[in-house]
Amino acid sequence: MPLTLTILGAGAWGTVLSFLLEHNGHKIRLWSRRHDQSLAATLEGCPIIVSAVSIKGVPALARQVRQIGLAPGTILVSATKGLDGETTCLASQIWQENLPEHPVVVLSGPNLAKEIKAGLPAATVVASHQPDAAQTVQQVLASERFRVYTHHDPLGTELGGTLKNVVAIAAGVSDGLELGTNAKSALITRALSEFTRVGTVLGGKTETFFGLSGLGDLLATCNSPLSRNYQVGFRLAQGQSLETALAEIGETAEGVNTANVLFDIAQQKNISMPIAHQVYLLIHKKVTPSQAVEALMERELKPETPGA
Ligand SMILES: NC(=O)c1ccc[n+]([C@@H]2O[C@H](COP(=O)([O-])OP(=O)(O)OC[C@H]3O[C@@H](n4cnc5c(N)ncnc54)[C@H](O)[C@@H]3O)[C@@H](O)[C@H]2O)c1
Ligand SMILES: O=P(O)(O)OC[C@H](O)CO
Repeated sequence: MPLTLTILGAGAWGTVLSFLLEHNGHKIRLWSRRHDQSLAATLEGCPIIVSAVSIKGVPALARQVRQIGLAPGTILVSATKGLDGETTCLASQIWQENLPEHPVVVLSGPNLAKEIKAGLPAATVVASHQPDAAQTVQQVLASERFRVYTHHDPLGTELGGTLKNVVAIAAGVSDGLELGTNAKSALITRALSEFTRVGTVLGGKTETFFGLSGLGDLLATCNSPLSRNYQVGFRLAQGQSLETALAEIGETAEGVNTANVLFDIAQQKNISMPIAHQVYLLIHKKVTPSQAVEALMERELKPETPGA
């Protein structure tokens, strides 16, 4: 049955999600902070609200939506891949705190917006503690060009999509320095162990990090120049400053902020995150790209324990 749905955030991802939903026959109200639109009017009567704003916009927007109030049963879908700098919370946690009576569904997967916009096939995950809500979103969003899987681990699903952005910066550096396929393969594999380690401490399930929203998104983002986070790393390796790289990319690269928040989390919880640590040092100009590679290669020798 065709529905009227709201998408909050008219950036690259919000726009492509609206194409996918319109393709399925739904009517979309696309809200942007830049347009003179009433948020209350945009939300009214919509059974599903999709948030695709950058993490820095989520806390204030979630408070606004709480003040307006939603009809009982309205589902909130969070498509943001980031960690809040102030609270270290994921976007879905911020939404759930503000909308405790409403089902929250996480949407995450290997989903480069430009490929999906071009009509290329892709798959994603919708995860929630409320399986009915995840199934509803699956039915509404799935099509012959966008395959949607449900999942029961929203925290792990969202963490996979968030943590891989930091690794994508490192992968961009690896390609920018022309370190070759062996180096990038080692980087991606060790990074998967690293983010499984922090992800499980934060509450995600180990197996989730080996699925579409973990390994799947890691492979997509680390291997595509379409990824803004990969582009950040690639440009840093070519000698651009972070400020110039971000300005020229012009869209959100969540990995920069995530590297900062992860650094705090790793310190607080005493988790070893050597790759994320080098990304943190690099974006703070404490090491050069080559020094970051050297530091990773010269770490103390140890046995390999995949996934740990
Ligand atoms: N582009 C992709 O391929 C893709 C795919 C999956 C997930 N995501 C995630 O979706 C989110 C949005 O990414 P995007 O690609 O659309 O980025 P974008 O830079 O194109 O758009 C960002 C959106 O967030 C809004 N925004 C930014 N700061 C805000 C603030 N302070 N208050 C309110 N709104 C604010 C902007 O107005 C815009 O609508 C990110 O978390 C990203 O990781 C992106
Ligand atoms: O362009 P990026 O680096 O934000 O990546 C976009 C999506 O998260 C890929 O799944």
